[in-house]
Amino acid sequence: MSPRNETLRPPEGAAAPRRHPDAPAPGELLGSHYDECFGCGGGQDHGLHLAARAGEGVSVTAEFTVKKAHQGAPGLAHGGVLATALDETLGALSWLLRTIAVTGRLETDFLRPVPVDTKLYLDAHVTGVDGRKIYSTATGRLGGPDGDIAVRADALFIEVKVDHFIAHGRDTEIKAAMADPDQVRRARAFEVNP
Ligand SMILES: CCCCC/C=C\C/C=C\C/C=C\C/C=C\CCCC(=O)SCCNC(=O)CCNC(=O)[C@H](O)C(C)(C)COP(=O)(O)OP(=O)(O)OC[C@H]1O[C@@H](n2cnc3c(N)ncnc32)[C@H](O)[C@@H]1OP(=O)(O)O
Repeated sequence: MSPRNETLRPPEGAAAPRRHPDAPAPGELLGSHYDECFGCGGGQDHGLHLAARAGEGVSVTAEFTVKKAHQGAPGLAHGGVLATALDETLGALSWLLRTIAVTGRLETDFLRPVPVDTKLYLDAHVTGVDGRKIYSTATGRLGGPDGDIAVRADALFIEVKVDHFIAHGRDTEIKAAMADPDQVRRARAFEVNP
């Protein structure tokens, strides 16, 4: 499916997505990049606890079950929560590129309502890379990985260094993250590129 918004289409001359040689194997669970992350962290009671797996090429799949805490209308998921699930799935592509990147643009289409207790089957892949700009797209389906599309998004992520978080994050959380050897290991994994 090609992007609906021209600004989210990789420009002429953009590089094809390239899977990093040390990327996790297809099928491997990627784990959380930060325990306090609202999208994937185990330490957030009302977070999405989204679990992503490496796919083939530069792609990931993920599952997320809508909880009562995620409602916008009675019994239905909040659109912002669904956009977060797409954003998080797209963000997980960083593990395949071994590049840290933050969301610059995210355009979301909401095609069907998503009831509480629904499991959303997400997938995402990179469509092109132009310098620090990473173009990607994602869908969320109902009923199974081949089910009807409920939500989809096109995105532009921008590559940053770990310093981005150190410069902009609140001191308390940055200090705690840097004192956690497991967190430092996760961040370091992104700093070595071939
Ligand atoms: C010690 C703790 C470490 C913790 C981290 C550890 C591990 C992390 C590892 C992996 C992560 C794994 C999974 C992640 C999963 C999910 C994450 C969810 C993602 C998010 O939830 S993340 C939060 C929301 N996100 C932001 O918080 C961004 C705020 N923002 C900024 O921080 C700046 O805005 C920035 C850095 C984006 C750019 O700033 P900058 O100064 O570096 O660069 P600049 O502005 O020059 O842009 C360079 C080129 O991108 C183009 N460009 C930029 N923005 C654009 C836009 N919006 N639309 C169209 N084009 C855009 C320019 O036009 C230019 O293009 P050109 O080169 O062609 O001129």
